[in-house]
Amino acid sequence: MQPGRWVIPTPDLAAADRARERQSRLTKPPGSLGVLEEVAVKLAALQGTPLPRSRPAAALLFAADHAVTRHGVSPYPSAVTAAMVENFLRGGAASSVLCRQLGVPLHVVDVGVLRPPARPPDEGISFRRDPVADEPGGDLRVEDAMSEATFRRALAAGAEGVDKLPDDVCLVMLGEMGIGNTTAAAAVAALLLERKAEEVVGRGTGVDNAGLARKVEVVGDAVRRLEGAGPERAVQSAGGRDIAALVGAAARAIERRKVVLVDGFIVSVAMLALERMAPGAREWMLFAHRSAEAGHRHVLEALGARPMLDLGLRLGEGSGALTALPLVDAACALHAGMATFEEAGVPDRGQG
Ligand SMILES: O=C(O)c1ccc[n+]([C@@H]2O[C@H](COP(=O)([O-])O)[C@@H](O)[C@H]2O)c1
Ligand SMILES: Cc1cc2nc[nH]c2cc1C
Repeated sequence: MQPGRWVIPTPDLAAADRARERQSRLTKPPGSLGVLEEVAVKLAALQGTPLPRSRPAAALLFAADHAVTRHGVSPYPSAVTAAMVENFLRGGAASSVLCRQLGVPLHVVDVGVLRPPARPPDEGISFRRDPVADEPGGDLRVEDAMSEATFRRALAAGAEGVDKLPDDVCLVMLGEMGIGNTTAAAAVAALLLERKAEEVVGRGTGVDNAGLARKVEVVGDAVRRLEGAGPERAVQSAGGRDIAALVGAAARAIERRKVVLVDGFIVSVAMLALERMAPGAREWMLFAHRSAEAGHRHVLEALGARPMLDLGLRLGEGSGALTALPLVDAACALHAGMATFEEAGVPDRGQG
């Protein structure tokens, strides 16, 4: 997959104007539904219709392990990644529960987990192990996280994840699972934002102070090794196959005019990398929440993003995006279903 060839569609400003005009006629003071109005107008521009929709939606999670865990950057062992993939497939993970509750299909793609799952998934959940999962991953502190060829195949694995969704899916929630990936994401963020390691490193799943200091050192070493890297090189050398797959998935979703509902810190770093590779991509993104992970605010700021929720979530696996989906549903339902002043016979402003 070739980043330089991605074509980012242009939002339809006329559809946005028509949606804005409809909002002004609905039975409420102008602007009183706040962000819900903005979401409806933005979706109208992206979908090219004054009556946008949030469904069918799908959750697409990419899972991979990270060699950088050898430096003690996570309190959990890498074996948790494979065990959590099993948990997704059996319906016991947070995102499995949210998908079930929301009537959203869950798709899990293994792009580098150390051990494949033993059993097939439960109903409503799909699993695929992409061949890129068998390619070697490097320790980003001292070597590239993946070769250039593996990077391209990880991008393609992400795109294929989107291509396997039903055509009518209009909203894709991207998520990830990978012990160690807050270190990888922090390294990519430090490179893209030209910030110090300590500004973008956070506690991830909950490292103690000593672990946090190790993360800062690891990310600092990676930044020194890779200083000046552009977005592609940053993801290839400091990210992981999960982060690269997220970039490829979002690029393909956007090419296919699907809206991307962005989860927490790791997904946002991948989206920042995509925006740097393909300017304008961020117009196709809705930002679900501000993660408790320390570096997220810098990444959101660089994307000019105002997330819908700030709930102290720091789980990943698409859980923040899934938590925000009912708000997007509400935005579309209100926009389409509310009566206008004229229809309801409610006097509008300035009508005596
Ligand atoms: O996305 C986030 O905001 C986020 C913040 C903290 C942790 N996570 C999740 O926790 C895992 C990585 O944490 P760590 O400490 O092993 O680097 C990975 O599976 C992520 O899904 C995710
Ligand atoms: C248990 C567990 C679940 C997760 N889900 C996403 N990242 C995770 C990390 C851990 C440790």
